[in-house]
Order: sequence, then C-alpha cells, then structure tokens
Amino acid sequence: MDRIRIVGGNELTGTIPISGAKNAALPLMIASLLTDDTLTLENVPHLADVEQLIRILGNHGVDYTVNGRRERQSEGYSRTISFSARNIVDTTAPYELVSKMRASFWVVGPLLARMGEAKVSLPGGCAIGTRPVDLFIEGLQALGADIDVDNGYVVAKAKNRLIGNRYVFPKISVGATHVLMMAATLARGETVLENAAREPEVVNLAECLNAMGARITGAGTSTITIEGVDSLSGARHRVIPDRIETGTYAMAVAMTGGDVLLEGARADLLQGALDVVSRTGAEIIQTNSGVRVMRNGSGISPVDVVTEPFPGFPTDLQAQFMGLMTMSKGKSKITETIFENRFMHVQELARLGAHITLSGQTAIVEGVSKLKGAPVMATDLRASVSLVIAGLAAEGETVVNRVYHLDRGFERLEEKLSRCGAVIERISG
Ligand SMILES: CC(=O)N[C@H]1[C@@H](OP(=O)(O)OP(=O)(O)OC[C@H]2O[C@@H](n3ccc(=O)[nH]c3=O)[C@H](O)[C@@H]2O)O[C@H](CO)[C@@H](O)[C@@H]1O
Ligand SMILES: C=C(OP(=O)(O)O)C(=O)O
Repeated sequence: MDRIRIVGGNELTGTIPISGAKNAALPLMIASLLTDDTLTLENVPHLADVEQLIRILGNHGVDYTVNGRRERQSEGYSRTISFSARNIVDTTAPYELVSKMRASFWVVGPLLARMGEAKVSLPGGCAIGTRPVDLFIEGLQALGADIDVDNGYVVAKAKNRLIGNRYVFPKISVGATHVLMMAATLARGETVLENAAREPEVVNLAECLNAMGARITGAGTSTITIEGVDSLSGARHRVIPDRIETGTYAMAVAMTGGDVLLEGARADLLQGALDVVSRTGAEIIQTNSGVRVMRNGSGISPVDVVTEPFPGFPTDLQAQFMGLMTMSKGKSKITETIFENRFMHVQELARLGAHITLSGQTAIVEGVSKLKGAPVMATDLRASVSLVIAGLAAEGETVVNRVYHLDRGFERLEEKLSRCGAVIERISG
C-alpha cells in the first residue's frame, strides 16, 4: 500500500495547476447514459474515482476514448474523454462496482429515465456518515417510478416513462439533485425541484444537459425547472476547476506561508471558503490566470466555521481547515452540520501535536505554536489531505499511510506540491 512521506517546514512558492473537479466530472460522465450519441468531456481529472466510474459505465455498455484514443493515458493533468452509450447492454450496477464509490449509485436516474428500469446496489463512498438514499427513492417515486429495495439493491421501474412532477427535497442533497435533474430531462412534462442543491457542480451538469438538448432553468438556485424532452443528443462540455482542490491548496499556503498561483482556479466557485482563509491572515486575489494565495510570516488568526450547503463553507474543506487551525494563535470552533461522522482526522492530527476536543458536532481547536511530524493514517479522502497539509507545516518527518483515499480525489498531489518547494514523495508498496 502506497504511503506519502513529507519533511515539513518549507514555504510553498510557485504555481499549482488546478485540475477538473472530481465531483463535477462524475455526474457529467453519468449523464452520458442519457443519450445514444457521444458526450465529450474536457478537463476530466486523472483520479481513481474517474477510473472506477469508467469501469462501471463500461459494465452498462458505455464505450470511451481518451484524447481520441482507446487506451487510458496517465500523462498531463487533464484529459478529454468521449463517452458513447449507443447500446445499454445491462441496467444492473452490481455491488462489487458500486460499493467502492458513492457517486456510482447515481446511474440509477439516467438508466431509469432512458431504459425504464435500473437495478443498482446501495452505494459506498467515504465513511463519513450513514449516507442514506431515501431522497433519491422518494424523488424518483414522485416522478412515477416503482421502487423496491431488495437484497441490498434499489430496483426501480418506470415502464411507461417517468412523469414530471413537483418534488420538494426535505433536506438539501447534491447527489439526489443531480439524479432527479437527469431523470427529469427525459420525463413526460414539467418537473419542479424545490430546495435543490445550489452547488457549482449542479450548474455544470445542468449546462451540459442543456447542451445535449435538455430544457433546464434555475440550476444554481433552490428551484430547478425541467421541461422533459423525448431524447437527448451528444455534446461537448468542459468540467469546471476543482473548488475543493483549490481550497485545499489555499489552506496549505495559508499554513506554510509563501506565494502560490492556483492556475485555472475560479474564486467565484468557493468565495465563502476563500473569505474564511483570508480572515486567517492570507491574502487572496483572483488574477487572469487563476487564484493567487500569499501569506508572509505573520501568525494564523483563529476563525470559527460551520459547514453548510453551497454557498456556505463546504464540508469537503472542513478537515483541511481544521489542519490550518491547529497552528492558529488562539481557539477556533469548527462545526460539521452535513455528515455526522466527519471528524476522523481529529485523532490523527493529534499525533502531530494538535490540541482538539470534540463536543458533539463541534471541534474546539486550540492552536499550538508548532506541530511535530509523526506516522499518521488517512481515514477518508479529505481527512487524508488535511494530514498532508499539517505535515507540510510540521517539524520533521510525517508519513501518511493509506494513500489510496487521496488518490480518489487529488491528481498528482506530490508532484504539484514538490514543484512549489515541499519535500514530499510517494513510497510505493
Ligand atoms: C461525489 C460527490 O459529489 N460527493 C459530494 C456530495 O456527496 P452526496 O451527494 O453524497 O451528499 P449529499 O448532499 O447527498 O448529502 C447531504 C446530506 O444529506 C443526507 N442525505 C442524502 C441523500 C439522501 O437520500 N438522504 C440523506 O439523508 C446525507 O446523509 C448528508 O447528511 O455532496 C457532499 C455534500 O456537499 C460532499 O461532501 C461530497 O463530496
Ligand atoms: C465525500 C466525498 O466523496 P464521496 O461523496 O464520493 O464519498 C468527497 O469528495 O469529499
């Protein structure tokens, strides 16, 4: 199992190219199931989750080419991948494939809308909470689907096409918004989704679906209206830059000090989070080529945060922000409201000397003047990168074990950071 070894203490200076967003690329890839034409996606990151979804889509009969070729490539940061779901050969997504990744469950929407049936294993993904699928089931039922949950599978049928309806999400869900929006594109009549997720990834998906011939308005607001059409065509569409990767590196620079251009990043995709990082003492500016983050020797100011759906502070940056706060000049409160078990990084950060106490869904972080390197274990995707950030600022050597979590969501992390002066390497095996 690969590990990452870091020798902390260096400032970060240089340029980090920001990759296409994992959480935008995955639903966009799944949208290829909605058409028998070719969907070409630009700026797809090279990540374990993308590779896994290619396998899952392949099981349904989706063919693909990468930069115009059949084989997968590993060079370069972004790839153009064309997906062609001309013939759906199987409407079952088996446990062995779906259990590895939460987003793979989302195939349920397009398969049901296009084929009238889908049998999809209950999903896996980061172990950060119970993560039920009740909203997907309830929402698809509102569109007329018959749904049973049987032997760990969601079995959905809509023999006479889905029917548009109004559905009010009782709780905001990014994944259920993606799925109902995709399903409603091929439903008969109009669907109105209320209390929908407003995340940039939802907007990116809606724009792609509209380029494919869908009729969606309101994405990015809490009410999305979808006028169903008979079929969708192919399109060419670009994956937005990864706002979580952007925020992660911004927090790394805020912690180590230095001056880094996050090339290709868009501040508008995470303004709330960047404002928080500025309040800790970093300077952040949007330039023509990306987002520039600077911090000189001044101390890190403590800031309280509460995670919220977009445009609030993202839960996917909570662990990284906690890493930053471990070295602040005071006490900060970090409250997690999205997932009930997303504090597994706390005990690992403590190995580096962090002072954190938990009280329900709130972590109280007492900043310390220095962290000291130690062996630590990655427990989930964003928790792992919080340990990397802390390791970059800690004195001496930190070894992060179970790096496969990181590989799900951070493209060439060691390469990007070492080019900015960090001492970081992957130890294979
Ligand atoms: C691949 C991807 O894009 N993953 C992101 C997506 O996950 P994901 O789409 O799984 O997250 P949701 O927005 O659905 O989850 C939000 C909350 O709703 C709950 N819920 C969700 C569905 C449901 O049927 N019932 C229910 O109770 C969840 O348990 C959670 O407490 O949004 C999360 C919240 O921004 C991010 O942390 C994940 O990185
Ligand atoms: C939690 C995440 O991913 P997933 O929803 O796939 O588990 C994440 O991207 O931080």
